[in-house]
Amino acid sequence: MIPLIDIASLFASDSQIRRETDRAIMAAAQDSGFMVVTGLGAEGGADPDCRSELLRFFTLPQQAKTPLSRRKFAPDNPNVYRGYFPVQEGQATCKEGIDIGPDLLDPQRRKADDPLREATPLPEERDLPGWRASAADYFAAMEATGAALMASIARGLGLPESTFAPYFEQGISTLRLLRYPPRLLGSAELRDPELSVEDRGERRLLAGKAHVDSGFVTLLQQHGVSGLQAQLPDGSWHDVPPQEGGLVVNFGKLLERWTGGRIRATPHRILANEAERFSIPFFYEPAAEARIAPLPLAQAERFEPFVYGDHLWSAMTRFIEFQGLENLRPAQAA
Ligand SMILES: O=C(O)CCC(=O)C(=O)O
Ligand SMILES: [Fe+2]
Repeated sequence: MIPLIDIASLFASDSQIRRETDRAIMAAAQDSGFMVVTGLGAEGGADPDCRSELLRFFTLPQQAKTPLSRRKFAPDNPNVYRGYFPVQEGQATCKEGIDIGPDLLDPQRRKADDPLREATPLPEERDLPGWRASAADYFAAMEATGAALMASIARGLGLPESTFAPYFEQGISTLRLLRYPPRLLGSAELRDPELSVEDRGERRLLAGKAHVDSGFVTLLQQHGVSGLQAQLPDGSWHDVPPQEGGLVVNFGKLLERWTGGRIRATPHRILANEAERFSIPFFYEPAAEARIAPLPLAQAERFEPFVYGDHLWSAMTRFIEFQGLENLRPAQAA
């Protein structure tokens, strides 16, 4: 089961109910590694108006999206990490979207010689009036929610609650807006084992391959149409349906490693749908300079400390789509 947890108490000071919430979050993090949280408080962000506002991005005509494309899709563009990516036909992962960095909120978080901190190419204000301000508000709300969850996890691990906060200051989180085009469910792709899966006795087309997120904490909203499934420890796949007022929370591989395996990075996948589907993941990430070393946890496996930005860049440039870019960013570890 994917638990539903009200996290309102995390935005207030210590209380019995906050301790119970901490326990529920830790139990979910260790068990399914997936949960749906409600009670986002003043920070908000989990309402349909807010999602519709962000998703106005996809009303832009193609000629307004191409200038925002990553260099891979528009060779004259300067941005390699942030920006728009079009649907790539014939792939199991069938979606278009935009990756937005924290410079949306604070231009000071850019750094000219670091592609991980390049400027996010954003739609012109005249094309989508008010959109940038709404997206910035949403980014800030997700950073606040990510921080509240990490403080809860610190307490749950028996560590000081401020343990993680310094790492995430000046973080390089990513807000991703995704659109999955409608798919014809009767197509020949259904017979291709790369592109489809068995789900409750039925062959279903995939819109997103099974994967675990690479980073720390993912905060995700689906806009009405379902499709997300999580794999529980017994190997079974469970639907994670859209929940009004709720945010799906799951964890990535680096947090799993950082916490000595106490927190699970859970595989998940997306089933295709005849309806167009929108989803809004937010990947809560530390600063590029953050040095991640084993936490003082009993029995946790030791690992070689690493600098987050260096690790991210070297992991990314191993993917075919980023090959040739390795030298754009020298490692910053001392
Ligand atoms: O489309 C979704 O709901 C999830 C997308 C996802 O898992 C990801 O971008 O890592
Ligand atoms: Fe994911």
